[in-house]
Amino acid sequence: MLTIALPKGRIAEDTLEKFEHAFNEKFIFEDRKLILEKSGFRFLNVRNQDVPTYVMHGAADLGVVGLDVLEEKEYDLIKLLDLQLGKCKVAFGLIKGQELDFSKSQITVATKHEKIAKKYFEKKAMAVKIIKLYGSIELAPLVNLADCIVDIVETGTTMKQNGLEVGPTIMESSAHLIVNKNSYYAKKDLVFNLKDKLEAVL
Ligand SMILES: Nc1ncnc2c1ncn2[C@@H]1O[C@H](COP(=O)(O)OP(=O)(O)OP(=O)(O)O)[C@@H](O)[C@H]1O
Ligand SMILES: O=P(O)(O)OC[C@H]1O[C@H](OP(=O)(O)OP(=O)(O)O)[C@H](O)[C@@H]1O
Repeated sequence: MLTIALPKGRIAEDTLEKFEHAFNEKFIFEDRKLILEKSGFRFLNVRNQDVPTYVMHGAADLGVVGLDVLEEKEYDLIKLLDLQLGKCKVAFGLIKGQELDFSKSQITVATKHEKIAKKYFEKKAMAVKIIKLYGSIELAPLVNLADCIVDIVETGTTMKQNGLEVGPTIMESSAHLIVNKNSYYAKKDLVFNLKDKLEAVL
């Protein structure tokens, strides 16, 4: 049996569709249930940011999560397979017409991706004040909460509709199948069988 933590929402749905193609079985969470057990798999329905935590602590063997979240958590987990879903980038958002002013003594950045933003500025040896937000990040520069934002960009529509421009990209992201080191070795056959089956339907 393999236990797999899935992030509630679109990535979980798209992942279960891949499982359906790979194993010729339908995998659907019933109503408000958080566990789905079928055909040798136990899927857990968890919050996006909690996926690496379940996998790191061994409550799940595997998980599906965006590289952006993995980078934020800094856990030592193995990236097994790029599922090629949830493709996006983590980039700056700036008020239209403005540029990142690297000569400023300190830049205030609003973001959900605190560590990614911090590392970016550390590399440039620049002082940064991070304001941690949990959603609607694009709002922050519009109401002077921050000079700019670091957020997920897919089509760029959210930024555009809120008078922001997409600035420099910090990293590209897509959903990956991840596994903890213990399960990787202890359940190697099951893990690799799953990897091969999923790879065949990507
Ligand atoms: N517009 C988008 N297009 C493509 N991928 C996206 C988009 N927004 C987010 N993602 C990817 O999907 C993942 C989940 O995004 P989602 O917005 O559902 O989570 P969240 O709200 O950050 O999570 P949580 O529920 O833990 O707060 C992100 O970490 C990112 O990798
Ligand atoms: O470039 P786009 O295609 O417009 O997509 C980017 C938007 O998608 C995500 O938001 P989400 O819907 O997850 O909302 P939240 O982060 O504000 O909760 C992200 O935080 C951006 O706001």
